[in-house]
Amino acid sequence: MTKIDIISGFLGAGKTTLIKKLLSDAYKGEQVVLIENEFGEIGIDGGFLKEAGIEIREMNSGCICCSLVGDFGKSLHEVVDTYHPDRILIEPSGVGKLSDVIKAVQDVQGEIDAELNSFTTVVDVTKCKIYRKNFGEFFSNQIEYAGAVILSRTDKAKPEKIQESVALLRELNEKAPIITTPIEQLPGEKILETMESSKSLEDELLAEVAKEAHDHEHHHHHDHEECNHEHHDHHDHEECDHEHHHHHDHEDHEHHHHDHEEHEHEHHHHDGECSCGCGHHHHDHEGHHHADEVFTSWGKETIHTYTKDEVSAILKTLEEDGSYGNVLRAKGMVAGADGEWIYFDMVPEEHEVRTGAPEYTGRICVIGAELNEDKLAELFKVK
Ligand SMILES: Nc1nc2c(ncn2[C@@H]2O[C@H](COP(=O)(O)OP(=O)(O)OP(=O)(O)O)[C@@H](O)[C@H]2O)c(=O)[nH]1
Repeated sequence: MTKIDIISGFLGAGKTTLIKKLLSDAYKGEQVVLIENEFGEIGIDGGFLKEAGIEIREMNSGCICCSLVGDFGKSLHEVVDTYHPDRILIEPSGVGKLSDVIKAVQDVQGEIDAELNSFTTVVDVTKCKIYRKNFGEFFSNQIEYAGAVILSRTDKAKPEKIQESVALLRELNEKAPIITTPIEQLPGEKILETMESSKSLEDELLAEVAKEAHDHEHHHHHDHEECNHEHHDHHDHEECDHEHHHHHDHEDHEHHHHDHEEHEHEHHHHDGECSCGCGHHHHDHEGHHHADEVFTSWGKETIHTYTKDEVSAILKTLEEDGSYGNVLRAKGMVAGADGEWIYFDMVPEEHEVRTGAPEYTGRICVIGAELNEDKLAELFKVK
C-alpha cells in the first residue's frame, strides 16, 4: 500500500528543504514519487506518460519527480499503477487550497492501492503574520486543514516572533502539532512521526493515568469495546495561548458503559480516573460523583528554555505546595538552555529530570484535581 504525504506551503516556505531531509533520512530506502501538483497549468514538453498529463524526471536525491496537469485523480491512478511506490509525496503548487488537495486524494484512495498518510503545512515563521493578512483564506485553509504544521526558519527567528506565529496558528488550528524546533535538529523519523500523529501529550498522559488506575485498582471487568463512546474535549483558546483545558466532566460525555451498581463501589476509591483505559473520566450516572471530584489536565506548549535545576525546583514545588492543586501527574519535554532537551516526570513524592532527544516543540502537561492554572503557568514561566 502506497502512503501519500501531502506537503503544502507557500512559495519559498521550506518545502523542498523538508522533503530533502525526509528523503535522506525517514524515507531512506523507500521508493518515493514526488508529485508537484501544478493545478491548472498546461504545456508540458515531452516526457513520460504525457497523455495522462504527467511529466516524470529524475531528481538528484534519487526520487522520481512528476508534475501533474489535468485530472489529478486520474493521474494519481497512473502513478500508483505504474510505479507502485512505497510513498507518494504531493507538493501542491502553493496557491491551491489544502482542503481541495486532501479531498482530491480522498476521492480516489478507495480505488487505488494507496492511503492518505499525512498532510502537513510548512510555514515561514517570519512571514506568518504578513501572509495571513495578504493571503487570507488561502493561508488559513492551509493551516486549518493541516495535520501538522512545520515552522521553518526558527533557527534564525527571535523567540518572540516564534511565539507570535504559534499563537496566530493556534487561532486557526487548535490541535495540530506545530514543530518549532529547527528541523535540522530533528531526525527525519521524529519529523515524520509528528506529521503522522496528532496525539497530544495530554491524551497520552490521560491514557497512561487511566491505565494505571485500571491496572492497579480495577478488579472487575469491563468490556473495552464499550469504550467506543464519544468524548468531547473542550479547548479554550480565547487568548490563543495554546493552553489546553480538558475538562472531564460527565455532562460532556456520552457514557453508556459500566454496570452502574458495580461501579458505585469503585467511585469511592477512585478520584475520578477513568478505569477502562480509554483515557477519560467516568461517572456513574446516579449522582454519586460531584464536580469537586473531577480531575483536569493543564497543558502548555512552549519554546521557553530551562535548566535541569530549574525544572527540578518546579517539580519539587508541585510536590510540596498544595496551592497549585492536587497534582496527580506531570510530564513534559522542554528545550534546555544549553541546547539539550530536558524530559521530566512526576508522580506524588517522586520526580525525575533527564536529558533526551529533541522534541518538535516544548510540551508540559499536568494532571490533577483543582489545578490552579494561573499559578501553574507562572511556575513554569509560560504565562
Ligand atoms: N535558515 C533557514 N533557511 C531555510 C529554512 N527552510 C528553508 N530555508 C531556505 O529558504 C529557501 C527556500 O526554501 P525551499 O525549501 O526551497 O522552499 P520551497 O517551499 O520548496 O520553495 P518553492 O519550491 O519555491 O515553493 C532556501 O534557500 C532554503 O535554504 C529554515 O528552516 N531555516
